[in-house]
Amino acid sequence: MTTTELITQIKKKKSFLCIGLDVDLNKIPNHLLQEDDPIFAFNKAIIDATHQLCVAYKPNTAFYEAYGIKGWQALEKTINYLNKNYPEIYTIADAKRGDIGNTSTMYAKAFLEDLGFDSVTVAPYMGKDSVEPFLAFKDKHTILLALTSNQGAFDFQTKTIDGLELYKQVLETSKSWKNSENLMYVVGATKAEFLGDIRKIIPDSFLLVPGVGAQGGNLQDVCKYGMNDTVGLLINSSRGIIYASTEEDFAEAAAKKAKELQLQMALELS
Ligand SMILES: O=c1ccn([C@@H]2O[C@H](COP(=O)(O)O)[C@@H](O)[C@H]2O)c(=O)[nH]1
Repeated sequence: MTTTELITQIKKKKSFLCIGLDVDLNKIPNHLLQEDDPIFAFNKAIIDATHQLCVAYKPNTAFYEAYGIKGWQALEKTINYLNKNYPEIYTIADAKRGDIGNTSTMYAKAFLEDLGFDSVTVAPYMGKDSVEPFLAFKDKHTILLALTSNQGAFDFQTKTIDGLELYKQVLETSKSWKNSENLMYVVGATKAEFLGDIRKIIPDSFLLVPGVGAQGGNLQDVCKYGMNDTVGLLINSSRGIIYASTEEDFAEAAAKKAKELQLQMALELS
């Protein structure tokens, strides 16, 4: 999906919500454990109940890899289901990959070509040659970790090296990489106060912003400092939506939570 198509969906749905599909078999309703593929059954119900309220879904691949071949099959069924039934939805493989060039090429093929995601998250710390293989895919996005939502972000990302914080160096340097128009960046909702500085370096780029909901990030603060002329934000919530109920009404409860966030987003867009 192109950035222009994503912006069209945001305007149409009055939503820049991304729902995280982080499926933990210990947290899903008991009755689903009788299904052949409980992970896919859970995702399908959540997607069917929430697709009108969001513009993107983000499965974090850790939650699938943890279940071996069955988990990977559930991930494949989920992305196929989305691409077939809801092609207007933007899809993010939150895989946080990145390696030497030839290995990155294989990671990029796995997520962007074989599985058919619109985008994949990538760690920047192996540098240009580890990221450019992802950027080579037309109409796909590489979402580079810039300033993450966790406390550990302060261990390295905010440290100053040669007069500039590391996360700012990631933003500045990556702008010069080949096909950098295919870049988006991860900035945690818990780091909203940094968004003003971030927007000075990358005024036009889309940001994937996790950390609203379970991690306590504030949607209004993110919008205040991070929104640009074309919105430029995809705000993610995973646990806060998908585990709203552990009973038979789990999908309805998820839709209710998603609707609450969508209404706040509609206000920000008005
Ligand atoms: O800085 C980051 C980067 C990625 N994530 C991921 O986003 C979701 C957040 O889940 P919640 O349940 O809404 O907290 C999860 O997949 C993280 O691995 C992040 O939180 N922060």
